[in-house]
Amino acid sequence: MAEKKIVTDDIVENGTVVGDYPTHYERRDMYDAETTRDVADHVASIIQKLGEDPEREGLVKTPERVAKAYQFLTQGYAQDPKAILRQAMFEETYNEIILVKDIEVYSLCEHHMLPFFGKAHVAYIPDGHIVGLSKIPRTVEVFARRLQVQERLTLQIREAIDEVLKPQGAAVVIEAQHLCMMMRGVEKQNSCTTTSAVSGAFRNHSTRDEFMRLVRS
Ligand SMILES: Nc1nc2c(ncn2[C@@H]2O[C@H](COP(=O)(O)OP(=O)(O)OP(=O)(O)O)[C@@H](O)[C@H]2O)c(=O)[nH]1
Ligand SMILES: [Zn+2]
Repeated sequence: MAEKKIVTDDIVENGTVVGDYPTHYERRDMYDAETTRDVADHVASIIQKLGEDPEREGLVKTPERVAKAYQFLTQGYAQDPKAILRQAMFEETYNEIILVKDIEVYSLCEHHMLPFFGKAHVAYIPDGHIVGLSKIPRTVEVFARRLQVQERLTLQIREAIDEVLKPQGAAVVIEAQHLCMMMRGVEKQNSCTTTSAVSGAFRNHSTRDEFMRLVRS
């Protein structure tokens, strides 16, 4: 049997992996040991450069925690949204709007690596195939768990749905607040950015209006 590579959520006894700690995500290898160590080393340097003592009690485990947090927040690079959507596609003749709204989104802005967060509303009109409802928020997650700009995040979700389901049309709206504009920089606490991406039937004004009415209802 091939020797199991040790990852940081493994339970290790005398150098042998004897189990793994439960995580609520499927990816057991999310916290790669080498990546965690390398990123943690850099985080320790950052802490020191910022004038803190990385060895003091409260901070001693911080580099490793941060390294794991960033691996969690960027796990989307290792996930395939199209495979997720294909997992649960069903033939169906329903051909009205299907809207999954108020999907929480947490992402990292690629300019400052600070969070932006809000809600995504995702709709499509099927053309022969519907998809398992949970796969829509899962698709949002895959693209959100990367370094992003809100515009690209919006477009990528719409493109994945179009490419896999080949619907009559797809529409995505994201409303988000950016901590890089709140905690620093321009320091505007109440600004909210809305982005949208539509295709096919949603380019028609009345369909787009119906979508927006459903989102606001
Ligand atoms: N279009 C877009 N811009 C974003 C997003 N997230 C952050 N930004 C912006 O990226 C820009 C980067 O601008 P720079 O001038 O290079 O960086 P900066 O000096 O830190 O800018 P300030 O935030 O204005 O202090 C800022 O205007 C941010 O508000 C996003 O999702 N989409
Ligand atoms: Zn930013």
